[in-house]
Amino acid sequence: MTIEVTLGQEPEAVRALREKLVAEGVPAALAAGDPGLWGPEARAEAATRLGWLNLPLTSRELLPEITKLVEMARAEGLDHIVLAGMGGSSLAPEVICATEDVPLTVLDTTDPGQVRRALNDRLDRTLVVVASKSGGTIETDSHRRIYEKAFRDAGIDPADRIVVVTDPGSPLEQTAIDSGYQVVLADPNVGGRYSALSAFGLVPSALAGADVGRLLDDAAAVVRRLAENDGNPGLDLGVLLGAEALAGRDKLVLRDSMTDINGLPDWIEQLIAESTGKSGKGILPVVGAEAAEADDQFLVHIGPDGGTSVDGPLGAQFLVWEYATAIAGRVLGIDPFNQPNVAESKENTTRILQEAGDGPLPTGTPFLTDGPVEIYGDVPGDPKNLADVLTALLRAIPERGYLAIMAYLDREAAFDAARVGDASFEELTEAWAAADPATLRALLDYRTDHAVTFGWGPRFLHSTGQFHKGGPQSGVFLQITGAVTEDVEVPGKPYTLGRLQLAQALGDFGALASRGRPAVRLHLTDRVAGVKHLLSVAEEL
Ligand SMILES: O=P(O)(O)OC[C@H]1O[C@H](O)[C@H](O)[C@@H](O)[C@@H]1O
Repeated sequence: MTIEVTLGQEPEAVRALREKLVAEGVPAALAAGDPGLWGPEARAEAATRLGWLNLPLTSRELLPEITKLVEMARAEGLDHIVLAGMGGSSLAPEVICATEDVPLTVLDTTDPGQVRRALNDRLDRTLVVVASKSGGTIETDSHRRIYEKAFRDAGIDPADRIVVVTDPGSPLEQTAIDSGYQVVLADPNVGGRYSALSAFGLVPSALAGADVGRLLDDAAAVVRRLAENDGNPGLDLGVLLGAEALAGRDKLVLRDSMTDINGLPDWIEQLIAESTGKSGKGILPVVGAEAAEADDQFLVHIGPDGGTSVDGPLGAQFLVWEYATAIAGRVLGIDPFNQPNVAESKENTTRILQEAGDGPLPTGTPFLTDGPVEIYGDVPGDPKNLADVLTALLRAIPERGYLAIMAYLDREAAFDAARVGDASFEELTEAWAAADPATLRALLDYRTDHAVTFGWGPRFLHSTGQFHKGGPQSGVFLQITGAVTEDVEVPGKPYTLGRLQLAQALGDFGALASRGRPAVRLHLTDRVAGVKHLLSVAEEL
């Protein structure tokens, strides 16, 4: 099966841009890994970031090692695979496993409830993949420490249950060697968000039961076309992304339609937001919206649906979207391989934790309390309640701006709340939506023509977080945090998960507020009641 990019009605600007890039020799140069395509300042970084172009072939060398790991896990009866990894170290395996319908528990959260749920699930049959390219990501480091202790407490040797995926020479590689963990080293010439077809995508997916050989075959089948001037799906898609953004349509609405691929928009979201959202420019992916509603938005379907679509197998989709993002980077005049503003919130978080010591975190004082919801921050006007605050935020969205909702909560809690006796599928879905903070996206979207995005914290910090801070300064920000009733210690560290989660929210809030963007934090003093109240207020706006 091949991959096809259908552009619907091709505007003249798209045709002209493609002709320009072809005249400059860009398609063949990119396929050959030319690091000079993004200007002199980006050259040094690009020189060590283009390995993804070769992964369909080079990753084949990993297959024997991966097969051994899979056999070892099967022989030991380890059938609960947990993946601890943030952003590029977990988003691809999540899509691969969802598409192949094989179970994978992804830990890309600091929510104590969500982590505890994973810990309480079949620990005796659990294998944990700890995946971090840099080896220094605080969330992943915390998960490793927590699982090491849980295994030891259960009389299990962590060395039998932890597999590490990291870059050669990272601090995590050293920890793994010291601890006797199995290590799979990834290609260091591939950045995190371009690593879907590297060890980061393949190891956890294969352990969970996915056919990663086929994934590579499907990607390999498109490689030759990426050097072509005609019939090059990566070029067509990249030109479209670039031309639309240049024309002011810089919100990319992504929809899964009639496809067997499950959840690819979440992976594309990180790839495009982190690659393009910098220097005041960028393309904002919008996941979950029904249609492109305003003239700053455009819609791309994943699957064979009409209009503009990218249809083809998952392995090829990964490669084509990566190639297209690199093309869009050149068109927009940005370096698609760095993430200059991600570190800022991380540094704020570290400072907040250090300065607070054992004392309370600097949350400030709520300017309003509405039932189980405390409201912090600043909004224009004189809001009297939560409804006024939401209305004020929607009104504060500037022309061609957007509202970003960021929920530092347990993304699976709604499933628990929805589990009611022998309810029908429809009843369950309804109960789930009524308890799911993500429902707020649709409710607020209904009330504005502007783009509304939703991200789980801290997961989005490794994705759209770059765009929020480095992209066009047109965002309005709504954070949601929640009270922690049962916290989780992080062994060897002075913070708990709950404290880290709140410090991450405060750290990002500081980064956004320092740019003068409207930002509000809603703190749910009772999580279940708080979500219910928030959704019912949003419904009545
Ligand atoms: O794989 P790691 O080094 O742990 O990094 C995980 C993530 O962290 C950072 O926030 C980067 O901005 C992401 O691009 C990356 O995917």
